[in-house]
Amino acid sequence: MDGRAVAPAAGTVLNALATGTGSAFALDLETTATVTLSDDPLVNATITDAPDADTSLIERCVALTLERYEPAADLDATPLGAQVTTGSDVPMASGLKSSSAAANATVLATLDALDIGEEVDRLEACLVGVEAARDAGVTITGALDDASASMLGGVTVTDNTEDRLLKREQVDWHAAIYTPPEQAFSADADVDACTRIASTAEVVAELALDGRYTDAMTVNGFAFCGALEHSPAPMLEALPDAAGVSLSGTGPSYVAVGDRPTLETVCDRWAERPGTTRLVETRNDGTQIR
Ligand SMILES: Nc1ncnc2c1ncn2[C@@H]1O[C@H](COP(=O)(O)OP(=O)(O)OP(=O)(O)O)[C@@H](O)[C@H]1O
Ligand SMILES: O=C(O)C1=C[C@@H](O)[C@@H](O)[C@H](O)C1
Repeated sequence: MDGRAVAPAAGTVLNALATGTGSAFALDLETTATVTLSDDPLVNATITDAPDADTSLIERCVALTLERYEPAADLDATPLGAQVTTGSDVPMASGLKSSSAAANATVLATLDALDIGEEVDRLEACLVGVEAARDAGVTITGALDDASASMLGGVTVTDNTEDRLLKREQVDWHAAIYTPPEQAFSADADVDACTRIASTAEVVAELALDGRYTDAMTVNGFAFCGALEHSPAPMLEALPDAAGVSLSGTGPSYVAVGDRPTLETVCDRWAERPGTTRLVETRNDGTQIR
């Protein structure tokens, strides 16, 4: 009756706030969820190292997963509730899809606790997390772009309006990440400003669907820095050396991709700024039961 799963963070190719079409890729920063089922009819949640953070997303993930899948599980006793605990390397509300990683890890850990983790289709499990994120009010579009990249690995392109996966491809990039020392919750983003750049977002979507992800992310970055009032200066510090660079999600993080020596130079420039700089690889394996 115990389950455990690990989900990666993600970076942005196209922010879906302008048109509903989005694109993201998995990054090697992880969130772990452990779930212990119980006969106590409550879901108790703990976020390690963030005792004041909002636990409604992971509570809803456990509740929805139990509601949908418990009837298919072959357990001796019917669990009524659970204890869920997450621990994470992904900074919260920083544009690196902490919410998608927490949701995916929690849904798969709950399925693992029900002992049906390998039987449920990964995209179906991902959609449970998207539904929970909508219910918890932590997303604007449902963020299937971020959630699918974290669940399936690689880069994905999605239509978040219809919850459809349009494309998935494996990528092997290195990624430099700069995270300024503030938070930006997706639910607080200026959606009206984003919809004003819809025609630019359509061009970014065409580039991404054509496999030109790095060009797509750079165009996305300049457009969304404008709409969401984040500085384009960290992007200019990464160019022209990086293959692509963007504001990630609703910020404040920036992610650049390319080869490792080039990105080491980008990290050296970003390290002059306040905040945290990381150099990681992309991930093609997505969320795993472990
Ligand atoms: N480790 C975690 N454990 C449990 N819940 C988490 C965790 N990390 C994030 N969350 C939930 O996600 C919310 C933050 O979601 P938000 O979409 O603003 O951040 P993000 O996913 O990091 O940002 P972005 O979508 O721009 O990448 C938190 O308030 C919390 O409810
Ligand atoms: O809340 C949302 O719907 C989103 C938030 C950001 O991560 C975006 O990058 C994503 O495309 C959509």
